[in-house]
Amino acid sequence: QQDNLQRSNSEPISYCVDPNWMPYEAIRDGKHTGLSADYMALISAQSGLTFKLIPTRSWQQSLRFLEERRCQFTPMLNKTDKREKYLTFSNVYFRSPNVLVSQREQPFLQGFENIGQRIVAIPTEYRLMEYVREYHPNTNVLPVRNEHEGLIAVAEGDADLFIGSLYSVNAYIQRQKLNNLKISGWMRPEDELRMAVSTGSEHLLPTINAALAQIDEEQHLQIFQRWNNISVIDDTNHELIWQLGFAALAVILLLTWWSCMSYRYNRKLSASNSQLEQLREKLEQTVDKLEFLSQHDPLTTLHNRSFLQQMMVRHNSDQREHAHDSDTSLIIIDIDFFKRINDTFGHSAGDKVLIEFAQLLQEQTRESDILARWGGEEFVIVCAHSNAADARKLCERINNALQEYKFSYQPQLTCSFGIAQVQPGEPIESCFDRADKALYQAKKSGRNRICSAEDD
Ligand SMILES: Nc1nc2c(ncn2[C@@H]2O[C@H](COP(=O)(O)OP(=O)(O)OP(=O)(O)O)[C@@H](O)[C@H]2O)c(=O)[nH]1
Repeated sequence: QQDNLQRSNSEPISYCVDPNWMPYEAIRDGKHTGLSADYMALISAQSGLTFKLIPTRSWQQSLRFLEERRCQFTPMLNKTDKREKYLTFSNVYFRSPNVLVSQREQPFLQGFENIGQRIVAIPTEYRLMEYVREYHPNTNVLPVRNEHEGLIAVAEGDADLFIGSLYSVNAYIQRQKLNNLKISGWMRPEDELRMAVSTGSEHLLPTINAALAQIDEEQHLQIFQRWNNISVIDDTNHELIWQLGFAALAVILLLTWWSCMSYRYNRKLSASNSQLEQLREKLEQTVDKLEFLSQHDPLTTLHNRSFLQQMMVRHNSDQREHAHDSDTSLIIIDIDFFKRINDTFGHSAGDKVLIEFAQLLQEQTRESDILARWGGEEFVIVCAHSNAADARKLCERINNALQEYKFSYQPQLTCSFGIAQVQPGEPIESCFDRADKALYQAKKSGRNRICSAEDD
């Protein structure tokens, strides 16, 4: 055995690794790297053993090379019955949990027992394949060539689950940016990783075990920390956060836009409202004006002929309803020789005199009297609660005032008056005709006088 050891010390020991199983081991640019490379460096330093890498394309090829003794040694693998036929294993020097990997939507799985009919991707020639075949033979297994292929199968939905070693699975997920995958459960058995020598090289094992035994806790920790990548697995659904962020931003923008629009709309609305209010006021004023114009003479502002006629209609119906109504008398007043004023001083001078005359009449009549301009220089007074004698008194009062009044252009004016009292049951138009006749009488008999239809 000592000879053998010496021989092995002088000749490098050929070895194979899994070329693609980071962080445990891999071949990168033709060189062995990963956890197992660090452990082999320690073994070499402590035992004096030297190693020579035989590069392979896959773990399957590495196992075949070991079986065919083209490799004497492999630094990191699990012990299985099948492998024991051509390999002798060292003591366990590294333990690592196995995990179930699924898409993010999958629920958390308590263990392998809960996977049900889900399709599970497992690399062939991995110890896990032997384990599942033996202990869970009814599992829907999708054999894949390596961890990478298995994880892609889950990411693309060809398999529901993948079983693999925590550290390597984590490394793949990060490196390949398989962000829709998550670790969804733990899986027994955990990996118990050992070194192994192929048949014919068993003599190396005591030296290897002795060297492994000398690796202290701190060295284990250093190697583990160097290759550990666990902290990076991030369960945060960034896509969802971005989506929620954009949705929130959209809502904020929408609300801002909405409040801007409401503010603008409200301003427009209040501007429109005040415009509308102004229009309404103008309209009311116009309606009032129109109403006033429809019932008043624009020159003298006394009631006009139309108003008087409406009043007459109302008076007739009132009288029908209230037969024993009190007395009403009509007075028609006509300015004497008014034409002369127009002819002498012009039409606007005549207008001014008409305005002054209307003012005088207003001053002499009572609130209950209705004073109207019938047309031209002719005026009508409807005297409520007045008989012909009362009406005459009013005419005399007006006459007296006329004598006192100094008109523009022609200081002195005279008028002729026609009076008639509404007889019981008499339509007011008929009374108006009688008053008109009385006026005609006054004109005919020389003007500047009061004639009453009731005197006849
Ligand atoms: N300035 C002015 N003149 C008016 C208005 N309406 C009618 N007249 C004038 O009044 C005059 C009335 O003339 P006449 O009917 O002959 O009556 P008069 O001159 O007063 O004579 P007698 O009534 O017979 O005393 C006419 O010249 C009309 O043109 C008015 O609104 N303004």
